Amino acid sequence: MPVLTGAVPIATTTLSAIEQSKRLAAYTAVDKHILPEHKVIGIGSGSTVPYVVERIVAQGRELNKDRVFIPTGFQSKELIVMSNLNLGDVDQFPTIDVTIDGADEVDLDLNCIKGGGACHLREKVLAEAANTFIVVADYRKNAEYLGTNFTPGVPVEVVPFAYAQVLRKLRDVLGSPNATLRMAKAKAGPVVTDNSNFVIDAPFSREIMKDPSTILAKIKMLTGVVEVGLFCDMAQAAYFGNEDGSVTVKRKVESKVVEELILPS
Ligand SMILES: O=C(CO)[C@H](O)[C@H](O)COP(=O)(O)O
Repeated sequence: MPVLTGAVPIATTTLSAIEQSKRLAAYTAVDKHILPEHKVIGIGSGSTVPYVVERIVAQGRELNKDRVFIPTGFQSKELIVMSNLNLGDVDQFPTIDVTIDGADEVDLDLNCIKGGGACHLREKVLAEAANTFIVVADYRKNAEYLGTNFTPGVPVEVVPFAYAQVLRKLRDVLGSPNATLRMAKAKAGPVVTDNSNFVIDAPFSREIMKDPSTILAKIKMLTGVVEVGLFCDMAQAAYFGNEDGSVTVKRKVESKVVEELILPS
């Protein structure tokens, strides 16, 4: 694996090691991929993405005044607005220069589980709309196979009317006996997405998760499923902040994934 120097030096603050790793990944990815010529930028969801926005804001008003930022949901919309960046929508800008988003887990081939924050429908739309889709995460998300460290399962967004039927099919037909409807934490009842749908979390065996595209296609065919939190063959690169201040970069080069380590400078 090639080893490079020059990971963004970040002052040690009171942030936990995991938060520092997220920030490192986000800052490094912004520095490499959000370039002056990029005018339409997709902003993902989760706890790593605020560091993405922080680094973009640090590029300065001059660069950002002509840019439009497209959110993947309520959280990123608020982030964009609160950061005084220009808010846009994917219907106005169906082609995005770069989308940067977090992930719940990323495998050796850059396939991802997403949807831990129930935003995966809009996240997938913005990933597909982007010329370049970049993932940022801390070291815990860097895995050989999906489902290794992220165990709740594959997030499946489903229309409420169909949830019981989809749950039954996931359990009895597709091989996820422990699939469950995601329940809200501070509200009685299920999580309701930004699109007014429910989410089912469906854990699958290692054997099934070794081939995420196949199970993605099968889940997507169930009537009532709106989107599946498996992003197969979509990311061009993933940046993982490590505990020691280095950044592991996995990127696609001619359809192969190559890995580099950027050491702190
Ligand atoms: O897919 C997502 C939300 O639906 C997030 O990107 C994913 O959950 C990662 O979040 P975090 O950056 O907090 O680890």
